Amino acid sequence: MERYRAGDISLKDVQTFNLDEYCELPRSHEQSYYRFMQDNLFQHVDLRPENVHIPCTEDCDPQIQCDEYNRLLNSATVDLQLLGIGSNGHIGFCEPGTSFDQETFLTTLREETRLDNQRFFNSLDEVPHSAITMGIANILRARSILLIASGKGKAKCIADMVNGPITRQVPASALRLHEDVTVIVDEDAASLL
Ligand SMILES: N[C@@H]1[C@@H](O)[C@H](O)[C@@H](COP(=O)(O)O)O[C@@H]1O
Repeated sequence: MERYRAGDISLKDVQTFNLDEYCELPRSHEQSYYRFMQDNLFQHVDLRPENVHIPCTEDCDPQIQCDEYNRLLNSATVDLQLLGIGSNGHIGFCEPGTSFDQETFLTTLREETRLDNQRFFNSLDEVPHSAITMGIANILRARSILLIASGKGKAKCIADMVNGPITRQVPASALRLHEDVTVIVDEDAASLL
């Protein structure tokens, strides 16, 4: 942001694709990723609205949205895919068991994911049960991937991702099939490596 504010860089020719979006929340909800992106990035920079892509889960047929989002994604080249990791090893909202060939899809959130994300809501009841997410196949097509994790709660999944078997039970382990992945962890998240 400092370089943007100084006028050194412009985002007017950048396209963005969000990784995932909750179902069951309107875009105006403060925990929708749409709202998060607007509040924290889009409204502060010169990105053109037509270059911003976020799965739509409001008042629409999820399957049609998945297909449309997937088509858009496949028509672009993603230079940098930014990821976090769920404590159960998910990436995006691709939960354990997701095929590495999976493309954009409507996913059901695991209970542990809903519990992890409960901290952003008033109660567990308010946490959505489903989401539209890029699939692992979409994620692996990016030219470079950057994964960021912090805190003790991520120590096991980071160790599983790096040193465990490459298995659909640990979706993040699929990243070892990609040739350009950077992982940034704090000491707590790295503590089981
Ligand atoms: N859908 C997101 C994931 O994409 C993200 O990886 C995870 C961890 O996020 P954080 O790094 O904030 O704990 O949270 C959610 O489940």
